[in-house]
Amino acid sequence: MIPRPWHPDDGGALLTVAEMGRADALAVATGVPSLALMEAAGFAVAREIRRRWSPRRVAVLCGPGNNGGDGFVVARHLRNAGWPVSVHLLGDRSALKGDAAVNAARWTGPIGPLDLGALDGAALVVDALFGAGLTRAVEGVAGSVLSALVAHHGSPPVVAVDVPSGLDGDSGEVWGTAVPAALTVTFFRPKPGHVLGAGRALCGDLVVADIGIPASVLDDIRPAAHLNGPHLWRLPRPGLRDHKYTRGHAVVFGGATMTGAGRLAARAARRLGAGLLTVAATASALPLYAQDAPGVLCRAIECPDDVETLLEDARLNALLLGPGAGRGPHTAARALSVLATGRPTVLDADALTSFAEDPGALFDAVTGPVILTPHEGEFAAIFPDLIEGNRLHRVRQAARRAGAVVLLKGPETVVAAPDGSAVVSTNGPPSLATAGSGDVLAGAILGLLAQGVPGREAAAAAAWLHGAGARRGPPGLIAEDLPEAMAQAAAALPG
Ligand SMILES: NC(=O)C1=CN([C@@H]2O[C@H](COP(=O)(O)OP(=O)(O)OC[C@H]3O[C@@H](n4cnc5c(N)ncnc54)[C@H](O)[C@@H]3O)[C@@H](O)[C@H]2O)[C@H](O)CC1
Ligand SMILES: [K+]
Repeated sequence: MIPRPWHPDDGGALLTVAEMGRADALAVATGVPSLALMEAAGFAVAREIRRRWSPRRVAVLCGPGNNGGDGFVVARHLRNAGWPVSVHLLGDRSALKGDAAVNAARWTGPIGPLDLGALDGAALVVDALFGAGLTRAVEGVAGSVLSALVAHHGSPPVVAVDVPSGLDGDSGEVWGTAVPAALTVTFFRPKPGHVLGAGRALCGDLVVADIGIPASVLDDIRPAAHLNGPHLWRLPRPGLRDHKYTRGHAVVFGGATMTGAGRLAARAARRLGAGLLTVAATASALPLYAQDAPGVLCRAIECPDDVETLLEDARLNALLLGPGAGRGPHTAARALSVLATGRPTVLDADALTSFAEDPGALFDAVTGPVILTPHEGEFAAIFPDLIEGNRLHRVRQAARRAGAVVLLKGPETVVAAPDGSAVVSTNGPPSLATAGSGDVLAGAILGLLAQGVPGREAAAAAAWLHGAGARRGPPGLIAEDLPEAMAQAAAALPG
C-alpha cells in the first residue's frame, strides 16, 4: 500500500537533523539494519518518481556521504524498472564508506564524475549530493552543478533526496546555493527546514516516506518542535450546563481613536466562544464599540484608577491590550497594570512596541500566563538581538527570555513557550496579509483563554484557525470576514 503523501495539515513532529540522527540510531538499536533504512529510503524516492513521471533519462547525482548512498539505491531501482539511468559521483569512489560504499558496489552500471556534463540529455535529475550532513555552502564542482541546475529553472525537474542540496535542514536557510526541487522525499518525519523560510519553496512537493523507523523512537527523542494541527490542542465545546458566565469574561482594552482594531479583536474573541466580552475604552469611543456589536459590554476608563477598579472584578479572566492602544508610556503603564493581575493576558501591537526602550520592564512584569503576538517589526522592537538566523531558535529564545508564550507572525507563524516547545503553523494563505488580520488573531487567542484554554494551546489553536479560516474565505479576504470563517473552521473540526 502506497502511503498517502504527507500533507502539512497532517501535523506531527518536526525532527532536527540531530534528532533525525538519533531516530536512525534508535531504529538500528531496535534491530533495523542501517542498510535496510538506506534501501527503504532509496526505494521510496524511486517509487515517488515512478508515481509522477513516465520513464525518461535520469541523471542521479551522488554526494560523498549517505545522501549519495541513497542515490545509488534510487538509481538501481529505476534501472531495474527499465529507466535509462546515469550515475555521477562527487569525489572518489574509494572514499565512500559504510552503507554508501555497499550501495555503490551494488550499482553495476558505470559511475561517471560529477561535472556539468552529467546534466547533458537528462530529462530528470535526482539530487543525492547533500542531505542532513551539509555543514557549509556547497562549493567547487558541486557548487557549479547546483548553480547550473538553478539556472535551468526546473527543466529538467529535480527530485531532492531528503533535503534539496544547499538547504539547511534545521532552519530552512540556504548555504550559498540550493537547487529548487519539484519533489523532495524525506524520511520518517519532516525537518524544520522543510517547512520554514526558503525551504518551503525549495522543496516543491514534500513526501515524508516511512522507511521502517518505529514511531516509538519519538518517545525517547521527545521532539521539541511540532507542525501545528488540531491534534495538538482541543477547542472548548460548550456543554448543556454552560451559560455565558461559565464561558469566561474577556476584556479588550480598546483604542480611544483607532477603534477598528479593538472591534475586530472583540468580535474574534466572541466568535471563538468567550461568554462575555467587555470593551474598556474612553467614554467618547464607547458608542463606536457598542454600535458595532450589541452583544458587547462597554466600560468607560478615563484614568489608571478606572483600570484598577475594573481589574478588581475577578470574573474578568482574560485580558487583551494593544490593538489600537497607541505607542507610548501610557500604554506601557497600562500593560504593567494588566500584567500585575497575573491573569491570562495577550499583549499585541502597541502594547509591545511601547516597551522598545526597555523590554526588560515588560519581561520582569510577566507573572501569569502571557502571550505576546508580534509581527517581525514588533519582535525586533523588543528582541533586537534576535532578528537574524533560525526562526525557531529566535522565537524559542524570546519566549524563554520573556517567560511568556511568543507567537511570531509571518508566512510561517511560530509559537514557542518558555519551556522550549514550539509549533510551526504553515497553513496561513497570503490573503492573511491584510489590515486587521493580526487584531483578529489576538482576539481569537483572548477568546480561547477566557474559556480556560492554556496559553500555548490557545495561541497554537488560534494560529491554525486563522489560517484555516482564511483558506475558507474569498481571495479578496478582509479581516472582517475572519472571525466568522474561523468559527466555521472550528465547528468543522471533529469532536
Ligand atoms: N534516518 C536517516 O536519517 C537516514 C538518512 N539517510 C541519508 O543520510 C543522509 C545524511 O548522510 P551524511 O553522510 O550524514 O551526510 P550527507 O550525505 O548529507 O553529506 C555528505 C558529507 O559531505 C560533507 N559535506 C558537508 N557539507 C559539505 C559541503 N558544503 N561541501 C562538501 N562536502 C560537504 C560532510 O562530510 C558530509 O558527511 C541523509 O540526508 C539521508 O539522505 C539514510 O540513507 C537513510 C536513513
Ligand atoms: K539532497
